[in-house]
Amino acid sequence: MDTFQAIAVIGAGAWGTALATVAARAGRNVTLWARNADHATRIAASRENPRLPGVRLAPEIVVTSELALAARADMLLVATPAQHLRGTVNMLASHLTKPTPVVACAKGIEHGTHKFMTDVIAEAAPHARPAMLSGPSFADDVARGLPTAVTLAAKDEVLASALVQALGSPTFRPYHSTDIRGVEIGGAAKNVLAIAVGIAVGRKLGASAQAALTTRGFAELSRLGRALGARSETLVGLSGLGDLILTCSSPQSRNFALGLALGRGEQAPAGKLAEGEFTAPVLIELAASQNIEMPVSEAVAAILSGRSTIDAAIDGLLTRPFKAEE
Ligand SMILES: NC(=O)C1=CN([C@@H]2O[C@H](COP(=O)(O)OP(=O)(O)OC[C@H]3O[C@@H](n4cnc5c(N)ncnc54)[C@H](OP(=O)(O)O)[C@@H]3O)[C@@H](O)[C@H]2O)C=CC1
Ligand SMILES: O=C(CO)COP(=O)(O)O
Repeated sequence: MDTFQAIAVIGAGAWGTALATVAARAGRNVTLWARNADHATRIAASRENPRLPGVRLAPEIVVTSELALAARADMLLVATPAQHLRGTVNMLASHLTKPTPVVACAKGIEHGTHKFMTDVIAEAAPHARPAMLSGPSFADDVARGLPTAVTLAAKDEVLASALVQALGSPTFRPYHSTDIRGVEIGGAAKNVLAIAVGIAVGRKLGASAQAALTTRGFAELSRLGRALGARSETLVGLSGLGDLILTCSSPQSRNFALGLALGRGEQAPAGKLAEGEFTAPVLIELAASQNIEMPVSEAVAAILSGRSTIDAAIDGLLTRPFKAEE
């Protein structure tokens, strides 16, 4: 079995940095790529990334802004924001000389194309072997070595299992899967739903409403998932229900925190990437193209685009016709 001894993480944000610590803990030779040369030099010298404050990088992690150097690794983890994945993989592709596994670690759906992360990788780097890592895992928890479990999916089960072996450790437990689409849908949709739940909490609608919205959010995530061929065990697994529970219950989530601020009538937290904001419009376009109703996601998209006030969106959800639970 391929051991993928050399791992490169592309994107030195909070998540990329946490994943570099994971790979180092798993005993791999790790390279962390930052797009900005000054940032790379500063992180390399201080052994700390301002995007993940308080976490000390292991001395063996090489930090670079040279993509060609990073691309030599046996396995690549791409942790740039979802809408910038194609641009990043386009740059990477010319440096790939072998069928390297390229693991998407961003959670989202591409604007304009409605493509999921591994489809973007397959198009931008046709020789790569796309995979997807997702699940309930805050960068800060992961980097500090708190116990975390995620799903790592690839089309080929042998590959998925080998990638898990390369990255896993007692405190970071990836479960392998071949249901790439199911994993991608959970990660993308839960961010939008976390904004909705954050709004409800910010509006002080109560713990019962929080549970109801999370559950109905899961119902619509599952409807879309089933329509797109996701397996039900994936939807109720770590990357689906698991990540939804995490992000819909904690202000540590940037998506939940965005909703919380909106619900309280405050400014959105500055400089924090909340992928759900970018995923909401494309998620509802995708759902509409499949004739799938996603009322909670639609309400979030309407609020974010200014097409609805928060109060009108809440009224709209609460006055929908009664129906069978499904
Ligand atoms: N943080 C978390 O807990 C988790 C995050 N994720 C996912 O990981 C992805 C990244 O999130 P996260 O690391 O937290 O975000 P951050 O905002 O912390 O970092 C984003 C990183 O992407 C880089 N970047 C931004 N734009 C581009 C671009 N156009 N080309 C190349 N690189 C770019 C940034 O570079 P620069 O520093 O130069 O601006 C930065 O290094 C998201 O999809 C998120 O949903 C998944 C699980 C957990
Ligand atoms: O994806 C995450 C946890 O699994 C991180 O959530 P946020 O992007 O909302 O902070």
